[in-house]
Amino acid sequence: MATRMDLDGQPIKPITICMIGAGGFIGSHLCEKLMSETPHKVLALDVYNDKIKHLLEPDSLPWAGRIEFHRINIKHDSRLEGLIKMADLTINLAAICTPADYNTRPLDTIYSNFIDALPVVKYCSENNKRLIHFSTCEVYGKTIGCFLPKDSPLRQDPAYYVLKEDDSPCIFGPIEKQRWSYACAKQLIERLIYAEGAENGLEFTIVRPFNWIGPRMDFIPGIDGPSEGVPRVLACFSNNLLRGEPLKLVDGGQSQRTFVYIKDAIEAVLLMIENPQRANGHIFNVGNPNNEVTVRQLAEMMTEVYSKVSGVPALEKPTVDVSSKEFYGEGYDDSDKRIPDMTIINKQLGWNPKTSLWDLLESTLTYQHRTYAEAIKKSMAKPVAS
Ligand SMILES: NC(=O)c1ccc[n+]([C@@H]2O[C@H](COP(=O)([O-])OP(=O)(O)OC[C@H]3O[C@@H](n4cnc5c(N)ncnc54)[C@H](O)[C@@H]3O)[C@@H](O)[C@H]2O)c1
Ligand SMILES: O=C(O)[C@H]1O[C@H](OP(=O)(O)OP(=O)(O)OC[C@H]2O[C@@H](n3ccc(=O)[nH]c3=O)[C@H](O)[C@@H]2O)[C@H](O)[C@@H](O)[C@@H]1O
Repeated sequence: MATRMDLDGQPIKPITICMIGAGGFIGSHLCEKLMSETPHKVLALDVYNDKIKHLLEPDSLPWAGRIEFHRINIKHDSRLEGLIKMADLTINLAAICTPADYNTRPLDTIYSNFIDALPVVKYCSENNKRLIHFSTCEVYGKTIGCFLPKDSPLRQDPAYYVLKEDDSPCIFGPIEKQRWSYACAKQLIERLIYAEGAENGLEFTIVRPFNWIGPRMDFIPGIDGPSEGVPRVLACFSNNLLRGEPLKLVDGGQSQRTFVYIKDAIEAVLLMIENPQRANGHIFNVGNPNNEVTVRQLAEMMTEVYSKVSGVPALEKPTVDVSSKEFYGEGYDDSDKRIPDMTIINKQLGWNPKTSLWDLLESTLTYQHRTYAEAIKKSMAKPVAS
């Protein structure tokens, strides 16, 4: 492998990374990238490893010896500090991060996103280890613009909706809207990490992902996850399409999101890993401002793309409306619009996303069809036990 250079033309030294939550969606793509394109070593910590099995076995893989899986629940495992000490950099991805859990399991959500992350921050700070912590765009909550009258022309002014790391406020709903338990826990851990940097010199980078999507995201209910489970929207809609059911639009599907392809986003994380001088002390939005749609438009586009890649004609009525109370239960609330400002990541790391929404859906839905269509067919053919 040729020596890799950083953005300032300096050779990059191979490092050891302690990656917590390495077995999840983002972790699996990050491990794949680090193994195939860099000389770095990964200590991969998670309670599951199904999504990185292909990187761990067989022993003859070209990167064997550079990735080591440790089955660890960070809630209670004394090996955590030792593993952080062995590494040069810790990346913390571990979290409960599916909205269906925020209002139905708020305690688990708060513990997972705040309390369980505390020892990780502490061990990094005490042992002078660099930390890249995964937060979320949900820390912005709602836009200022959504409080303006519906017909206000200011709603069209980007100053009222574009989300800026060093400028935008964090606007959450009331406490009884438990949807915000996740965002609030993430905000507090961000503030703690920032304070560790200010008072104790912790070298940190905070990542705020804006709806990263792609293969291996979450699970398909009843196939590789619980039948009653509710994953994030990509997997919900994929599940509906694979089963030939209408896609469920929560409260009319009017909320807006910007989606970025996981492979583009991983490039940004690699730049942070390999350019510490440019990434330390920063909070980065990572998203694709050009890929904005309403959830209804996403459903329509996914229906069209799925029909193209699977050859299965779309339903005559491809969507159905459902209330948030029916879909998520009491205490749900939503972010209205999420457009990331890209100034800081552009300036520090020169990163820009490349993949259009259509292209990323085409490759992702091709993967979903190839991975799940047969299993779904089989499960639907099974007689229901009486
Ligand atoms: N995917 C996105 O677009 C997105 C957006 C915003 C924020 N994030 C943040 O990025 C991080 C990773 O997200 P993801 O999409 O890969 O989620 P994911 O659920 O696929 O991955 C999280 C992983 O952490 C592991 N984990 C959770 N608790 C653990 C514990 N106590 N001990 C050990 N492992 C544990 C899980 O088993 C899982 O494999 C999360 O912090 C999430 O909040 C993701
Ligand atoms: O990905 C992110 O950047 C962050 O946002 C997500 O939150 P959200 O975008 O609200 O979650 P999704 O499940 O992806 O839902 C997106 C939208 O689709 C809607 N939806 C979801 C599922 C469905 O079947 N139908 C439907 O209309 C939701 O109500 C919401 O408005 C999650 O909180 C986190 O994974 C993450 O921190």
